[in-house]
Amino acid sequence: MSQRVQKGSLAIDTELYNFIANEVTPVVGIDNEKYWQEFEKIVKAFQPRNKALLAKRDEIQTQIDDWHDKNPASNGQIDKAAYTQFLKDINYIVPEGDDFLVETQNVDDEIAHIAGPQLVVPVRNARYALNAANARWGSLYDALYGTDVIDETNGAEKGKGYNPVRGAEVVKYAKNFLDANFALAEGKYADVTGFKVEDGKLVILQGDKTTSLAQPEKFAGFLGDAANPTGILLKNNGLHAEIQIDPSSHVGKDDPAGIKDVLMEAAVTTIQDCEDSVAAVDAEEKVEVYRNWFGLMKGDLKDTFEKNGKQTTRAMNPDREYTAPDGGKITLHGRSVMLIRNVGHLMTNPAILVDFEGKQEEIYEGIMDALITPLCSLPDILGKNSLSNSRTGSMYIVKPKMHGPEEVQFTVDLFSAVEKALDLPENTLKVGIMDEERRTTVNLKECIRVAKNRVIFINTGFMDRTGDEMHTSMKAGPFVRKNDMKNTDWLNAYERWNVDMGVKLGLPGKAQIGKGMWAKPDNMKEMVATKSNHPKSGATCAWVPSPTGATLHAMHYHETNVMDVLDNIKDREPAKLDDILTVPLATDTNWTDEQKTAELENNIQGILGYVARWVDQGVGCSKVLDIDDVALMEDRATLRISSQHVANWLAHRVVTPEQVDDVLKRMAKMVDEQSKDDSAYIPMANDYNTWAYNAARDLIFKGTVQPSGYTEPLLHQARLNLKAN
Ligand SMILES: CC(=O)SCCNC(=O)CCNC(=O)[C@H](O)C(C)(C)COP(=O)(O)OP(=O)(O)OC[C@H]1O[C@@H](n2cnc3c(N)ncnc32)[C@H](O)[C@@H]1OP(=O)(O)O
Ligand SMILES: O=CC(=O)O
Ligand SMILES: [Mg+2]
Repeated sequence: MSQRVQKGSLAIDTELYNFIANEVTPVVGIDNEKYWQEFEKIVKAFQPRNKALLAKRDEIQTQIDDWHDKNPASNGQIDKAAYTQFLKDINYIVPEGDDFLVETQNVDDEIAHIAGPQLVVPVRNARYALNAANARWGSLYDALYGTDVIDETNGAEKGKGYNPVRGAEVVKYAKNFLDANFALAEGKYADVTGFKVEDGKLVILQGDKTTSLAQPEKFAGFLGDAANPTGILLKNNGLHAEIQIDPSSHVGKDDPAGIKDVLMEAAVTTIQDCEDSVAAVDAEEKVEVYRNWFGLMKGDLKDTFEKNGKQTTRAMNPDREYTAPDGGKITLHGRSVMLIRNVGHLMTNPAILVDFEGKQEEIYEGIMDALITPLCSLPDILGKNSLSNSRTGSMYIVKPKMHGPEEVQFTVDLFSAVEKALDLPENTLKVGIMDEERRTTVNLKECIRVAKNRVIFINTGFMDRTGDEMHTSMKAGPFVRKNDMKNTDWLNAYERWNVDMGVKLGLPGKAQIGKGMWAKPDNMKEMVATKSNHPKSGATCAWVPSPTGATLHAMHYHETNVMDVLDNIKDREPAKLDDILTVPLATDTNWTDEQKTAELENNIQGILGYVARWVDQGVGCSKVLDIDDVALMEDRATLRISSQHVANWLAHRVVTPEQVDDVLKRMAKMVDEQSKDDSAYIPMANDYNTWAYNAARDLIFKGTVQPSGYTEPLLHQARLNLKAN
């Protein structure tokens, strides 16, 4: 039983209370007693509203389930016209109002004007969170050398020490990138022997000849002496890249121009995540989340850890200073502009209890995040920190998993109440709307209208969206196989619809239009070959799972000028609601036994591998091998997809409970085997009765009755049980 401090009708876990009373309120200059009074008022006002919104979700789901029961699909087809009318009748699809433009003010350029990679990181992990904050700038040479972008063939293997053959391939690749995006008036970067700056212009030496940039305006500044610079700053499509020169370095000494690296402006923005990638089930774990965010907002977060046998302390990087071509000074932001993703409306958390009508209940975690994360942001909002995040006095909160305009309205009202409580100007707290639930997609325009003074992004979280697609239409019939989902009509229409809507409502210049995660963190060659589709489709940012991913994905924003793409999108035929409402039912369900087993194995291996680390170790995002040994990023959203998929095939008798149990047991053995080097891992196959194993099984067998198919209720309960025991 945790100790609690009573403040009015709130019973606050001591660990959380002490964190706020001792570490936060005195530093941000807020009266602690007053803070808790305001806190209580807001909980009292918003807790019942939150509950009612969740009840409405259930009510709608029941109506949709009933409709499917009464209107069975035939060969995977439903009567679309009748279905659409029904969704309108029950106000699942609300009437669309007049056109309008968003009016968000005081948005940093990184969000409003610069297209580039968006990194996501679990904020509970200080080491990773700091790395992400610093991932604004990343070494292209390291990103290429360390990943599969450069093949490990013909002597270019990674090996133990530095392999000069691989190094040469890296240099070739990077210089090709420079040739493509910062072309020389004559010749190639491979021929360059030096650089100098004369009369504010970049002079590029090639032996005894000189040349310039084909587009001289791409020269943005330099480091060191004009006659012998150590860095050349370039700029293209709003993004910088710095050619680093040091002929004494181990790479530079073999380069004719002494080039040792190309430093890329990479993660322009980063989402510090409390949601899909995080496990935080009680006060102890939520305090870790809040403390890290507070440290990031003060600019003094540090973490000490052992790496390669050495103690290392990581802190936030300073800004970067250069000499401008005209001799003036340029300061560039040294860190990614950070957004924080609060949790959605669903979960409650035992960290704070409140009395309602004589009964104590847990407060909604989303309300708690909305009250505590802005408190922790005050040093940045008020400009009282050593290293700033927003230079426009804004705080960027990404709000996940909202269902439709009413739920966005709830968020907007909550933020407004928090601003009043913290004495902040109206609309300081901006909102990023995750377009990841179907009721938000089909009502996207009305969702944005509700937040038109606060919205700073709309982002297609296609993973949760796929999970919601399945849960919403669970009763309609068996779905296509999981990997076929990405080629379905609804998904393609949803991605286009989001961009169309963003352009129509004037987001470019005020807010991001974002696209989803690259979920194969080790397959960077494939990412480099394909993720250019995001900027090409009009995304001003798209998610990457690591700083290396950000550095490599940045190349795509040099190749494509997203602002030009968005300009062209204005005139295209918009995506159709009718396509979005195409339920991804299988038209041919005659899968072979091998296909069914492969589908189950693929889903269940991911479920077990992820849930084991979540429940037993509190790790909210993991790399888990799939059955083809590809490491996949697994998080709560991918878990939602996998568990809902198996639940759907079970519900429609494509597979039997016995088959599922058999695969669960076999996969548990496999995951145990794959995890044998992890000393904190608790094996599942000894008795098939661990908290994690049972949670994984429940996610499937109770999948049809989980709210919206979410995984959090069962995950949280299992971890709380484990901690209590
Ligand atoms: C559906 C959605 O919501 S998607 C959004 C949620 N998902 C995410 O946020 C994904 C975030 N990414 C991650 O958590 C991790 O990259 C994982 C779990 C996928 C892989 O982690 P690992 O197996 O530890 O990665 P790996 O061993 O390859 O690399 C570790 C190094 O990369 C760094 N790193 C990896 N991911 C990140 C990240 N997202 N941000 C910052 N640094 C990172 C680590 O700091 C570490 O470097 P260090 O030793 O210098 O500290
Ligand atoms: O949050 C992102 C998603 O895809 O879900
Ligand atoms: Mg999500």
